[in-house]
Amino acid sequence: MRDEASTGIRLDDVHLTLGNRAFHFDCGFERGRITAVVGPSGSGKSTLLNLVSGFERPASGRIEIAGRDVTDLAPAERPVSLVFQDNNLFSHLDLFTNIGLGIHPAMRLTPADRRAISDALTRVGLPGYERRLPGSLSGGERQRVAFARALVRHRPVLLLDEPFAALDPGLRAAMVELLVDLHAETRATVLIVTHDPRDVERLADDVIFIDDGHVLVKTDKTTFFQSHDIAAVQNFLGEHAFTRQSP
Ligand SMILES: Nc1ncnc2c1ncn2[C@@H]1O[C@H](COP(=O)(O)OP(=O)(O)OP(=O)(O)O)[C@@H](O)[C@H]1O
Repeated sequence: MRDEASTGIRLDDVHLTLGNRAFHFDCGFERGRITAVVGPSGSGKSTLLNLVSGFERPASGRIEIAGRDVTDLAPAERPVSLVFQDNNLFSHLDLFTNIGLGIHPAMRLTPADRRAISDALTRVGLPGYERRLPGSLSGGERQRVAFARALVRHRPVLLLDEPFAALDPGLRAAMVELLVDLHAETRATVLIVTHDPRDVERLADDVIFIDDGHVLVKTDKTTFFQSHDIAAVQNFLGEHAFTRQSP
């Protein structure tokens, strides 16, 4: 029997076709670890996250989170928090409500919940923004609201799709540190899509490299950075591989 305590996420022989693209994932992610999801543009990184979050359903196969079969559950029923490129914020609701809905879908909030929302906005550098609407924010600010929502939700799985893409270098460094802190507090199982080897180096325990709809490499970070023999990985690492090579 599978050790449910150590299984964060499992995709069992999952097949999916989108347009003329076929995807196959058969892989697991250990509970409490941060895995960087990397690979060429269009390889299927977002699709992998969409399968875990429930925005895409497999044609066949099974998806488990913390030992529970979630294959047929809607996104809202899955124990996951999301920080996606389009942030999934409700444009007609203020930031307090957008974050509050992440805690309780009917907004039945305790005084502690209300404080947690304001604290989370402060932690992402948006103190006092409770009544602002998403449309009045920049892309980077909306991204930070998505982070604030993840901070208050405390779900066992956190999925991030290029979460630093819209941030300038200073903010980006602050958000990376925030993610490190958030993970230390929650020990969530984290999948983070990134195009930047520095994110892999700073954040990841493990790396999964997706190529043309399937898993090319899945390994711990140290082994990944030593995968000099795999051309696609070398392409991804680029100059980063060069600077890391020992003399
Ligand atoms: N609903 C859809 N219908 C048809 N094709 C789709 C659909 N969703 C995704 N695709 C295609 O599937 C492939 C994988 O897309 P996906 O967004 O997972 O790639 P990605 O690795 O995240 O890319 P990027 O790094 O550019 O964001 C792409 O070729 C994309 O055009």
